[in-house]
Amino acid sequence: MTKHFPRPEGSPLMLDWFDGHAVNLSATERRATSLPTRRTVKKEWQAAWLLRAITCIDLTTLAGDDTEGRVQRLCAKARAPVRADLLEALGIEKVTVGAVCVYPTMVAHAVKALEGSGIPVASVATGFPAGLTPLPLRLAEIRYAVEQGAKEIDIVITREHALRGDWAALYDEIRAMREACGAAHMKAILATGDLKTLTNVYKAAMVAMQAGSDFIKTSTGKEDVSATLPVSLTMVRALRDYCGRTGQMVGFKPAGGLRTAKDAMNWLILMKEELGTRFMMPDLFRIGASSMLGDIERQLEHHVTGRYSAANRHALA
Ligand SMILES: O=C[C@H](O)COP(=O)(O)O
Repeated sequence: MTKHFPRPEGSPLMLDWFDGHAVNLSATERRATSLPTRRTVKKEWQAAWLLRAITCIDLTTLAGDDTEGRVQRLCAKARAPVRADLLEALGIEKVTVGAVCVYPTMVAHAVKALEGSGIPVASVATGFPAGLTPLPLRLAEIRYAVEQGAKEIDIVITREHALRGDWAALYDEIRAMREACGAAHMKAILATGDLKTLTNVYKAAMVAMQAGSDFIKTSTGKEDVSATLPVSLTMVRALRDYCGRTGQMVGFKPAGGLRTAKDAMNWLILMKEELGTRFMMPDLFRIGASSMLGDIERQLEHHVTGRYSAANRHALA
């Protein structure tokens, strides 16, 4: 990976990138609240948007009682996230999720269950979710997950670095994690619910990108507050600013508490409005979710049934 920006010797980091930067909370909240209402997706495009959302889902299980059997069932769902009859009615041959996301000791089970599917396995690492184990152990955990076959690593940051404003320490930590990931893609979880202010969120996002993250991700799903639209708006604006200054496109992954088809639509709208359609593709956008697929499938069913009813009514008229 060459896209990180080395911290110049003796320099605290490219702090001028955000020095004096403060996120206006009420403006961000106003803009975030208006997002879902300012743009509506036409009915005939809704199924296409939902199918796109499926391709962007990191289908996740991160529970203390995870077993090989649960991971196998999750992987079966990842291969076939929508019922065959619905897909046929929608005129789609195949759709799969973006990735399956598990704990490091479950990676080998997931790799086996997904063999031949082309679906990558993502692993959380670095003492997920708190990230408070010693750095050498956190780096070893990354290397273990990669050896097990993970192609994507979701790391967690030391929140204290951000809370103390020690951005150089945060940069150095994430750089070390980036090195440990090797060829695997790295998603940096900022745990935004712990960062107290949107300004901290913006700065942590900038530092994570400078340190070579392929994605920035909102939450572990274990904080009191997970992905919200204001936090996501702040992060995608950081992405936009970063891209403007460097030409580098970094991905975005909201995660935690996203359960409904409406959530999927809202976050896709956010990406389209702020960054454009290129950022609605799975290589630049993922939704971390353990239980969103059920509602998306229900909405697709409504769509198909509705279309059929209209056709039936027309036939009987
Ligand atoms: O990274 C993904 C999250 O842990 C999933 O959170 P969730 O279980 O609230 O969907």
